[in-house]
Amino acid sequence: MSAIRPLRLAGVAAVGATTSYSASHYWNTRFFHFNTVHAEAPASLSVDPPSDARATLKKMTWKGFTELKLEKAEMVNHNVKKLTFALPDDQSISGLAPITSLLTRHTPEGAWIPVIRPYTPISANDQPGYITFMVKKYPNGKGSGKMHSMKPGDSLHFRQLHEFDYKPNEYSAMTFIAGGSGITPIYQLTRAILDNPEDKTKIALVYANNSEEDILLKSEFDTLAQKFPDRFNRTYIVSKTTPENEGAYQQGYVTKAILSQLMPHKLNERNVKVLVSGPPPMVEAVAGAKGGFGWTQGSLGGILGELGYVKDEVHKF
Ligand SMILES: Cc1cc2nc3c(=O)[nH]c(=O)nc-3n(C[C@H](O)[C@H](O)[C@H](O)COP(=O)(O)OP(=O)(O)OC[C@H]3O[C@@H](n4cnc5c(N)ncnc54)[C@H](O)[C@@H]3O)c2cc1C
Repeated sequence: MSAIRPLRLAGVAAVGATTSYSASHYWNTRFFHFNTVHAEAPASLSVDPPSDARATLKKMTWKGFTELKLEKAEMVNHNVKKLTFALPDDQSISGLAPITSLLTRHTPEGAWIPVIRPYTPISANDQPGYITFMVKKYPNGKGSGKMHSMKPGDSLHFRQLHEFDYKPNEYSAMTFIAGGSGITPIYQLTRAILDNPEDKTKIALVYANNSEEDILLKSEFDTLAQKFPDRFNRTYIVSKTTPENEGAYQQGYVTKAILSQLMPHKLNERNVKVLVSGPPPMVEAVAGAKGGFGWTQGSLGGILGELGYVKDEVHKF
């Protein structure tokens, strides 16, 4: 992080706002309802400042919308950018409890209504001084377009949105089924689980993308799989392979055959939970459609329904 430190621009302001939003839990989100946001967040993820520096770390309060300045933006692939925003100072940490996203808010020029979209930080929640996102740009996307257009020094307003409560060892095994940029909440929780030496939860990740180039955070997941071979395994599914990478990935889409082969056997585990995060068509095929325009979980269907999972065992983003 030291490389980007000189770019830090002071100035983070808590912007008064009395309402908070809960996403429709619909990946293609344009709908929000008002709700109470969870404020407590343990600072438990990995980072290694010296212990005297750690003692001075300050957890962000995230009251109302908070303005943060962009420090650094870099292209990750043809349509994804990694965006790093400065926290108020070098001792600040986000302190977000997994899984928490941040709602961004901006009002486009000439518009009356602000655009509000959730994005999920991929930096550790006790990373001092900054917070990082990975954002995929959609054609004419209002939120993703804004994020991609930002230059270092530009600012944006953020407010926390707690998406899923997780307690260490609550489940003996978890399966994460993700598509495209739906991987970001999954990465946040994977890090939180594996970085906690007290947490024994086993994780199977099934991550689907159009092409090899679209696989986000691959080297991070590969490193975790090497470091935790007994607790974390990952499978990448790619719909379009090339002659060069044919055979390196499961080819096609998320299917019943692939999931029944890759998911831990339910009967061998005490307590399982499956998280499904991705574009609505993928979520629907895997777990059935969400209800209430994406505001509710809806009934369980799709492949997981056919495999005998019950509603309580599955959470759809
Ligand atoms: C809890 C949560 C966390 C999220 N975290 C991230 C994150 O970390 N990184 C990230 O990149 N995104 C993330 N998203 C998705 C993000 O919030 C926006 O939905 C996405 O950026 C599109 O918004 P937009 O304003 O750019 O597009 P819009 O202006 O809403 O739509 C523009 C066009 O793109 C299409 N479109 C929009 N979303 C999708 C989609 N998912 N699949 C296919 N077509 C689509 C629309 O149908 C429309 O035609 C998250 C969503 C949720 C619910």
